[in-house]
Amino acid sequence: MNASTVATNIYTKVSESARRLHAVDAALALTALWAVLTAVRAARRRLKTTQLRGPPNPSLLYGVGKDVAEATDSGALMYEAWAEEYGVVYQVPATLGQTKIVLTDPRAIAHFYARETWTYVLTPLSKALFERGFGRGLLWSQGESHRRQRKSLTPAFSNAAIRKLAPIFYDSVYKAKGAWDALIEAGGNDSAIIEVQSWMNHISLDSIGIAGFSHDFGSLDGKKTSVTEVFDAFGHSSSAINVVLLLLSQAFPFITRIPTSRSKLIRRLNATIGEISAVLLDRTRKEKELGIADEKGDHSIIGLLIKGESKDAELRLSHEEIMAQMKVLLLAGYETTSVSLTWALIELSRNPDVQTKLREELLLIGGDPTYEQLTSSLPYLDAVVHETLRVHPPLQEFTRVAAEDDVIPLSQPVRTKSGKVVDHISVAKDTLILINVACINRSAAIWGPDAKVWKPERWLEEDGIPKKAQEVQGHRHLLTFVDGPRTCLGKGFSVTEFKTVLSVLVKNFVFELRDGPETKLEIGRGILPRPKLVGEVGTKTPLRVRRFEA
Ligand code: HEM
Repeated sequence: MNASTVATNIYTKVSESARRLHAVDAALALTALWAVLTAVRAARRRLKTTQLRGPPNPSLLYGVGKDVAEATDSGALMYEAWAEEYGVVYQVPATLGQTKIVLTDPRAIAHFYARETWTYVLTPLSKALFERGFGRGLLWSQGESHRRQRKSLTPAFSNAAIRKLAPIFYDSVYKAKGAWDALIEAGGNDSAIIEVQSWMNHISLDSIGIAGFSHDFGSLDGKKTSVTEVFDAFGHSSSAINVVLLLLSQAFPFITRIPTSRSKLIRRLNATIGEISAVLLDRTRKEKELGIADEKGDHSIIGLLIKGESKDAELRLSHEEIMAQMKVLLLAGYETTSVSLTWALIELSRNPDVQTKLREELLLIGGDPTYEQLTSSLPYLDAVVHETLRVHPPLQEFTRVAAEDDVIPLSQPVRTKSGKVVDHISVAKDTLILINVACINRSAAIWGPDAKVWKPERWLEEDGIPKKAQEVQGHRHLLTFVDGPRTCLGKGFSVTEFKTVLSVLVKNFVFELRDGPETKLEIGRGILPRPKLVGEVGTKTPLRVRRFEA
């Protein structure tokens, strides 16, 4: 090796070390900057946000998040007990020293929802999860983009549109009825044990497939679909390790990028939805161009969306946009409706008198109720449906972050940490706000002493809905569909489906808990909390189903 090679080598090594040092220095500088910015933001938040009282921190790592998640359905009771102790708004410790402000006051909640998607927006974690799993559709968007997307979808959810979709719900539930009749027949008795939850999944999936985008998933005919696999896989994320990862990703959203078996399933879901949407897009645009009569054409939600699009190329929906909205419909509409139907069958089994009274109301109508009768001529059915939605809201908790400073008014004063009594609170930009829907829907302070009891009669009694509950804004004073710009677009759709399915099932079958009144239930997991019989694997809800003979 000559002197010049040695000199070159030394030079290369020195400059490599210098580059490495530069990289390390840059990383250290960035980390320090991040730490300073985080500390400044936290200090600003503390200074500008009313310091509220609240429970002590059980864990530096998770705050109260892990305890609430592990308590499943009883999480709502924890929030209610804290409201009794600390007032209608209070703060709870969250992941890695963060704090969330919990709202349980109807006025504060109404103020919050009026500003959803603008002042109160998705947390970086929710946004990342929605985008990765389900695309840049309605659930992911906020502000102006949300308003634009929602405006384009709204006509497809009008009463007239849903009226046309009602026969689809009847088709689905009659398929289930036929299969149940066969099961009972095969057993040679007048009854059979039927795992109703999976049937409610099938009804709900096939209905949203056909009504949402003219695709028959065929799950009621026994077909396996990648959609249900993905949803089940999401559900199994509630193992201890996944709860921990989910809680930690609230502070570090990059954790959601770690590849898992679920990312593979999401790719499959995307492929399936991609194929379905390509067919739908092609067929519906052709129908539109050929001017095929409206009565014969596609009435599905996405079909109407495509037909309503402008000829202007810039305003035409891209394949990606169509796919994103289809996935939104699946995510928003499939499991929610299925869980609600399952709870209704459980509550009717627990309350045979209510079941009999409901059946009597349905039998008085004669044949199957029309859309108009479902909407306004069956008050007891309406009460059963809304009581189920009140006591068992499928979506239980929402966290949002303030995108700007705000002042939230209260309907009753609270005492702050410093002992001051205030009738409004200040929240600084970046403050986390939490609303637990189940807590509000079942709060004794709002719904009275029997708030936890499933009692459809309350919807029919003159003073069944207490004054405080009437202050809650939202569909029928419930937060089940939340409120404001993001209020469930599909509530008319889902209530109609709920009523159609229940009307056929209750008219034709009698439901009983499998092991009699002592049957024990607990909460299992799909993507959402789901009821299950204690001891069953997965979220199984077997009920005894008897044919009803008049
Ligand atoms: C019992 C059944 C249902 C319940 C309890 C329910 C509840 C909700 C809730 C709480 C939201 C707000 C989500 C958020 O803020 O992140 C929502 C949004 C939404 N739901 Fe539902 N939903 C149900 C059924 C359906 C069905 C069947 C469909 C469609 C056919 C649907 C379509 C939507 C859509 C499109 C949104 C997004 C609205 C927006 O962001 O503007 N939902 N739903």
